This record gives sequence, C-alpha cells and structure tokens, in this order.
Amino acid sequence: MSKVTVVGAGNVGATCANVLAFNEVADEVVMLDVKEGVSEGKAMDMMQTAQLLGFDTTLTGCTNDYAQTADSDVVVITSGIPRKPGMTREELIGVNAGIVKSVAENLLKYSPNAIIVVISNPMDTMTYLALKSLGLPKNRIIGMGGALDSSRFKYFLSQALGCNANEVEGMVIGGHGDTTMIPLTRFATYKGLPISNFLSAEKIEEVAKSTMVGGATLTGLLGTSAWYAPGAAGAFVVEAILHNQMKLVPCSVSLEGEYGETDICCGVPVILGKNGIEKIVELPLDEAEKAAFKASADAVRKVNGALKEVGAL
Ligand SMILES: NC(=O)C1=CN([C@@H]2O[C@H](COP(=O)(O)OP(=O)(O)OC[C@H]3O[C@@H](n4cnc5c(N)ncnc54)[C@H](O)[C@@H]3O)[C@@H](O)[C@H]2O)C=CC1
Ligand SMILES: O=C([O-])CC(=O)C(=O)O
Repeated sequence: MSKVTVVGAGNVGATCANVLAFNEVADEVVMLDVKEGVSEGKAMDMMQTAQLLGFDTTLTGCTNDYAQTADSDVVVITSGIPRKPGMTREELIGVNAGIVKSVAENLLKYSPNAIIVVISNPMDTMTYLALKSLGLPKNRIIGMGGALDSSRFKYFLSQALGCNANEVEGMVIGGHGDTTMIPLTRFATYKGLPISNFLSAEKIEEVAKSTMVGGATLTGLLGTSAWYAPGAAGAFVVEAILHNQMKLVPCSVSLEGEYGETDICCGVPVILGKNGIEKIVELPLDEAEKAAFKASADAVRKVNGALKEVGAL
C-alpha cells in the first residue's frame, strides 16, 4: 500500500491531490490543512468524482491531525501563503518559513521514512530550511520548481514553434525565482534537433524571458499565483519517486560541490526514483551558463540568509 500526504489543501495542494488520485499514483492520499473542514470537504468532493473518472485511490482529509498522515511514503508541503500581483516569491519568507518548519517537523514525527517534496515559496529557501531543520539525508529532501518551470518552457517553445508541447524537450535549472531561473535554450530540442534550427535568436530569447516570469504573468492574471500546472508538477515529481521511474527532472536539491556550489538547495537535473534523489546529473555547461548558475545560486543564498533574521534557523 502506498500513501502520500499533501499538506495545505489550498489551490496547489488540492490540485496536486486531485491529480495524484486521478492518475492512481498512490493507493491512499491524505490532505491536511489548518482550516477546519476544508481538507475533509475537498477530499469528499474528489471522492465523489471517483466513479465518474474511474479511479481507485482513496482520498481523505483532516484538520491539523498529523496522526492521519502516519507512515506516508512521500509528503508534499504546499502550506503557506501565495504571492499577490506585484510581489516576488521571496517576500513570502517571513510568513512561510515558520509554517514550513513546523509542518515538516510534525510530518516527520509520524512518517520518519518519508521523502519530502517542498513546494511552498520561496521554494529553494524553504527546501534548504527543511534540509537544515530536519537533518535528513539529502536524497529525501526535494524542492519542486524545475518540473513546473520546464513544463512552462516547453509550453512557450511549443507556442513559438507551432507544435505540440510533447514534441519539444527543455530544462530550466537554477533558482525558482523571476530573475534566477535559467532556461537552458542551448540544450532545448524540437524532435531531437536544436531549436536554433527553427527559431531566431530573438524568438528564443523571448521564450526564455516568458518562461522566467511565467509565474508572475499568471499571478497578474489570476490575482493569486497559479495552481493547475504547479499541482500537476508536484504530482509528477511524486509519481517519479513512488513508481521508481528514474526520470531526469530538475529539482532543488542540496549541492555539495556539484555545479561548484555548497551549502545551498538550488535547481539542477536529478534522477528521481524510490530513494528520492538517486543521482545529481552534471551538465556540460558553457562559461555563460556557468556564470548564470553562479549568479542564481548567489541570489538564492542571499534569501537563505534571511532565515536567521526571521528566526527560522
Ligand atoms: N514551487 C512552486 O513551483 C510553486 C509554489 N507555490 C507556492 O505554494 C504555496 C501554496 O500556494 P496556494 O496553494 O496557491 O495557496 P493557498 O492559499 O490556496 O493554499 C495554502 C493552504 O495552506 C494552508 N496552511 C497555512 N498554514 C498551514 C499550516 N500550518 N498547516 C497546514 N496548512 C496550512 C492554508 O490554510 C491554505 O489552505 C505558496 O507558498 C505558493 O507560493 C505555488 C505555485 C508553484
Ligand atoms: O509564481 C508564484 O508565486 C507561484 C509559483 O512559484 C509559480 O507559479 O511558479
């Protein structure tokens, strides 16, 4: 029996739980939120789609009752506030650091062997906080950002190419921030061929810029940040772990010398399998890409510095 807990049954958490159930990724999905009745209500609503959609996963909800999350294989943390138009993700640190820390500690009490997927923003810093405060091996702490950013990159590429997004390959590494993301345009392909065969340098630059501000654009349109693709990206990462898929996915992970960085969680390609991070994959970056990664890591490290100021570390 496989079990996944999703903490935070708001926009992202509920969507993630819904995708996990619809795709029968786990036998059991538990949602937990502090808002009385919300997780229970959303779980019941989703369970009433089971015969319509034809899934067997059992969904339950609870209000802050961590006993219900016991023995989860994977836990997903989405609790915390989202940004509003005009804000950066980094501005959320003051509120979200305390929430993520206490949620992670509670989860671990009941699921000591769980792999932890952090989604709450600022995600790289929240992942670093989980790593530092829980003291777990680094393969079990995974920040979700790159899966989403890469999916957006492929969307914008497919729009520019006029093709289906499944026909393109592309990855985004670096921090999950408006200015820290690095869409790897040099490695992006359309049917295995470099995109530079099909798109002008200006168009490729435009795609990269749209990708980087993808979350901010949606926040401007929606009044709060996005949830369909973020929830699906969370479920995608959970599935790769739980089903031991050995997929290559950019995730925010603890770096110990890889990409020239230490004491930081930042987005790099990793192989995801039953142990969480099975391997960090080092790409042959050129000088410009290396410089971009260093600048991105420096910016993430600066935000991590604020964890002390807000009393989280
Ligand atoms: N890493 C990524 O790629 C993405 C990250 N996010 C982040 O995910 C987080 C959630 O976003 P949304 O779901 O849109 O927000 P939301 O406001 O819809 O949901 C958040 C939920 O967390 C709950 N919550 C707050 N404190 C809690 C606690 N101590 N224990 C349990 N539940 C608690 C709230 O009651 C609420 O239901 C935000 O920080 C957002 O910035 C959003 C999209 C993508
Ligand atoms: O934009 C935000 O604040 C939420 C998020 O991380 C995303 O959608 O990429």
